[in-house]
Amino acid sequence: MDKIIVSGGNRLNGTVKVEGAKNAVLPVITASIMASEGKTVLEDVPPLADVDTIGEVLRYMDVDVKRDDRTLYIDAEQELKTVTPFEYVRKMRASVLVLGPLLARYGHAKVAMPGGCAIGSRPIDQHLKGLEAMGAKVEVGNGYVEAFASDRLQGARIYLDFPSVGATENLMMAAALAEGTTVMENCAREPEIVDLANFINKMGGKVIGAGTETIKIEGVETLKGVTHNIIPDRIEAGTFMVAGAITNGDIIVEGAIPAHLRSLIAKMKEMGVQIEEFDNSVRVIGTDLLKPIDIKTLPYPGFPTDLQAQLMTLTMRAHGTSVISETVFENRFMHVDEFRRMSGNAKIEGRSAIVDGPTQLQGAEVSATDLRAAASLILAGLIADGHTTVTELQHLDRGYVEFVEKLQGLGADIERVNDPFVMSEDSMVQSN
Ligand SMILES: CC(=O)N[C@H]1[C@@H](OP(=O)(O)OP(=O)(O)OC[C@H]2O[C@@H](n3ccc(=O)[nH]c3=O)[C@H](O)[C@@H]2O)O[C@H](CO)[C@@H](O)[C@@H]1O
Ligand SMILES: C=C(OP(=O)(O)O)C(=O)O
Repeated sequence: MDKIIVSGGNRLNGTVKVEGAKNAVLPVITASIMASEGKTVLEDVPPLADVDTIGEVLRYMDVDVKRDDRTLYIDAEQELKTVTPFEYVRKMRASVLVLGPLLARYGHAKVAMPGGCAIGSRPIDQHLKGLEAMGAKVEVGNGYVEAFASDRLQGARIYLDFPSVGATENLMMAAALAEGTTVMENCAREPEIVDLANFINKMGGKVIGAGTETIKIEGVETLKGVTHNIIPDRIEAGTFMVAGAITNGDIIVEGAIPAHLRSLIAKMKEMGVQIEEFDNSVRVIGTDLLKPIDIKTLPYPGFPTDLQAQLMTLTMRAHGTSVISETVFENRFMHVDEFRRMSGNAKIEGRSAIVDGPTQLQGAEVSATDLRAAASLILAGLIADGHTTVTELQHLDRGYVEFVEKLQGLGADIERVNDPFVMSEDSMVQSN
């Protein structure tokens, strides 16, 4: 297996470019299977392990999927299988996003039930509740969720108990081909939801209000393949912004849309980091004197849980006590124990992590427990004394393209090597 070795101490400098957003491209790819005529062409597709996995899911269902660098060609005009087995959902829970599109197009879908993962239990009850409201009959058993609609799905009024990103996406897709109008309330408002709605509308759909808490979808009879550019990845952008700040560097993150990063920019400025905003990029200038902060993760536009671990590394350099509360996932603090192996002064109290800074981190052997934990351990390695070795890189590869090369381009002392003696802890179990 591969491992990453980081030697701390270099200040980062220069420009780094972000990719298309993982969390936007995955639902857009699953929406493309609703195109019963015409081919879909997606541009700015990040070449990530998760994109390969969703491609395998679609191929299993007889969709024709080809990738040429950052362009993805999808042809779903032919009859498709309406089943996806456990091996795909095991690798990536976003596979469950084929449920809405398949049910809407064929009146049937059978998808392996996603289990829990390192960050929490992650049920899909809100997805299923919405599909039932649209007239689907849903059965859960033997590790699968199977949904039937004897006729077309029917537009409905749906109130989500929590603004779930995945449920908003699955139900928006299902409603796009349903008969009549669907009104969804308490929807997720993430930029990736807006990107999906724009894509569906280009396909011939009628979605209004994406990006607000009420989305209205007027169902249409068919959708067609179109060309679409994926929005930039705000989480990758935010990760590099922290990399610039933590090393007391001066970097430009190209492709960062400041409007998508309001909560991170506000928190970093509160800590004393200088941030200059441009239309399509941000400049981050570090400081020696970071102030502590309190953070609470929340659905967008609140502070994203997907940046919690990365910003926590920055608080370890702050002068004072920071309190970081995680309200979205019940178990998203597994990186804290790894930080402690690096002499980080952090502890968990209930749903909060308390970080006492500043600490001089020490290089150590650490293991990534999930995607963003992987990134945060590498960030910690950038400022630790000596060498930090990070393993379990299959998590990192789900969401970051050429992370090591991009950090090298900014001046970090980092390399990725193959070590035949490193065995993956979870190569045999669910990896997301
Ligand atoms: C591929 C993708 O876009 N992944 C993102 C998406 O995940 P995902 O779509 O899985 O996240 P959700 O917004 O659905 O989940 C948020 C919370 O709601 C709970 N919940 C969700 C659905 C449901 O039916 N019942 C329920 O209880 C979950 O367990 C979790 O505690 O949004 C998360 C929250 O911003 C991000 O961390 C993930 O990076
Ligand atoms: C939790 C994440 O992704 P997923 O929902 O795909 O597991 C993430 O991107 O940080």
